[in-house]
Amino acid sequence: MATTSNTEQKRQTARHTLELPAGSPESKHYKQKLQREGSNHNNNIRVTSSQRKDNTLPTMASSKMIALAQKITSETEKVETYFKVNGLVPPSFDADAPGDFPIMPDDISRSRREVIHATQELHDLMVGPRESVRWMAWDFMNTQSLQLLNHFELATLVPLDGSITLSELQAKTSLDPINLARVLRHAMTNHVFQELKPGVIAHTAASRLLAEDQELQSWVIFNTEGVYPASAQVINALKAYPEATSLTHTGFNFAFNTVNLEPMFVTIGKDPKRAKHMAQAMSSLTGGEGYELWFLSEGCDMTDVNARGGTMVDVGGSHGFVDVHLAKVYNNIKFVVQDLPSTIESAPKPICADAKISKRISFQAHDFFKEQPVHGADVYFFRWIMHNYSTPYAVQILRNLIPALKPGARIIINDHCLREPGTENPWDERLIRSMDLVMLSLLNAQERGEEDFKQLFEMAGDGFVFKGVTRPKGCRMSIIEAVWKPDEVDQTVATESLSELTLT
Ligand SMILES: C[S@@+](CC[C@H](N)C(=O)[O-])C[C@H]1O[C@@H](n2cnc3c(N)ncnc32)[C@H](O)[C@@H]1O
Repeated sequence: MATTSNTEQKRQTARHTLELPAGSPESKHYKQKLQREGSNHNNNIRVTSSQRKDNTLPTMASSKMIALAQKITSETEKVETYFKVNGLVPPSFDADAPGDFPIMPDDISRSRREVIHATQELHDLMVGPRESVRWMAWDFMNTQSLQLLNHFELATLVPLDGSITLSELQAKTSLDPINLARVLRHAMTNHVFQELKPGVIAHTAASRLLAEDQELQSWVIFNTEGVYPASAQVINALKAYPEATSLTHTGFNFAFNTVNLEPMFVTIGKDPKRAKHMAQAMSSLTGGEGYELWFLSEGCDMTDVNARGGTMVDVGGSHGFVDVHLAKVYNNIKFVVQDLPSTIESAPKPICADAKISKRISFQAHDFFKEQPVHGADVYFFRWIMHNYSTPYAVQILRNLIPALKPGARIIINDHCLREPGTENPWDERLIRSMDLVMLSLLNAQERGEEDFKQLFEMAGDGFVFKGVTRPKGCRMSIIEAVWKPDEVDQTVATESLSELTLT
């Protein structure tokens, strides 16, 4: 209540800062009109000290906006200089511009991030709270135009060199002229395609990537045709099943008519095309900034496993691209990639052109909700798995390892690990929090913090000894590790306490 009355008080104060025409029946609208019309009428608008925090006149130096603008200039200059000094092609929207930023020294990467954060903040300040909220509610239209242009493969229909008229393009698609033009022109507001002159379409750097990068296309398909409809149904899922833990009561289930029938992975697994898109989407994400696999190999030392020619089981390992990477780093480790049958079947064969690598990687269909069939491995690895499950399921996945574990076996989880709100840099915070909502939409699942992971292992069984969390610098993901030490606990007691979980 106190908050409401404070808000009301502030609103009142704001209202009293305007000298409105006496007796005006439309004072609010008049006030807005005055604000829109600017200087001629501004004599009527008086900013009182109650609108200023510190009762002083605003100065250039104290203005948040100026400070942001100055930061943008100075940090952009550092990035620009780096590009010039190193003879690099500067960022642009041109079709032949590089699709990614180069790998840059830490200080220049930091400058780039500062510019990204400061421009976003300045943009939001300039747009203002009411307009921001108003148009935030339309953010999904970006998803829609991306969905449609990708689904109708418009990027591959526009020539990579040169241009095409709208009518020529229309002859190549099933879209009618109005819909074709409106989808393209919306996408252009995001620098996807450009209109060189009225009715003449050409690529930008972003649309060219959509034509050339198959994994990026799969990422767009998986998200715009899977996550997007699922997220629109979360409201219905939460109204019907507020506890939000079941794998068959999710937004995805509501969107694809599988409520109480099957989890998302089963639906996708039944359809080889969808399974392939999902695997490629995961691979695309893994190539994205802050998710690159070198962070994993640098942050997670497996020298000991390599020295004894040990085995790593990649549980839910998709097409095994993590294992290909690790097999290049460690020349002696053997890898078993486990996943659902359809994912295993759609994996490239051979998994790598280099026979020395591919011969150390084997594939096995395995459902991680059943007992682990590979006994005595050195490492059981879960990348992007635990965040797919609410606690009862995640605990069950860990418990299913127990019969296979040898003393000293390492259980390594590679996932986001949430930090205290507001302590991430803003770009990472936005992405990680968005991933958390994606997990809710698809699987009633969640991202977790360190304490949550610790508790998962504690609930899974007393033999799991939590080792902690490490996060390589510059990486969005963390490495969460436990070791199996059954000799340190009474297994009878530990196993007895395992029967309390129910999976719905
Ligand atoms: C989010 S993807 C992560 C893939 C891979 N670990 C990576 O890092 O990209 C989740 C994977 O779990 C697999 N999966 C889902 N349910 C499974 C189950 N019950 N048993 C085994 N794998 C499963 C999916 O097919 C998918 O490949």
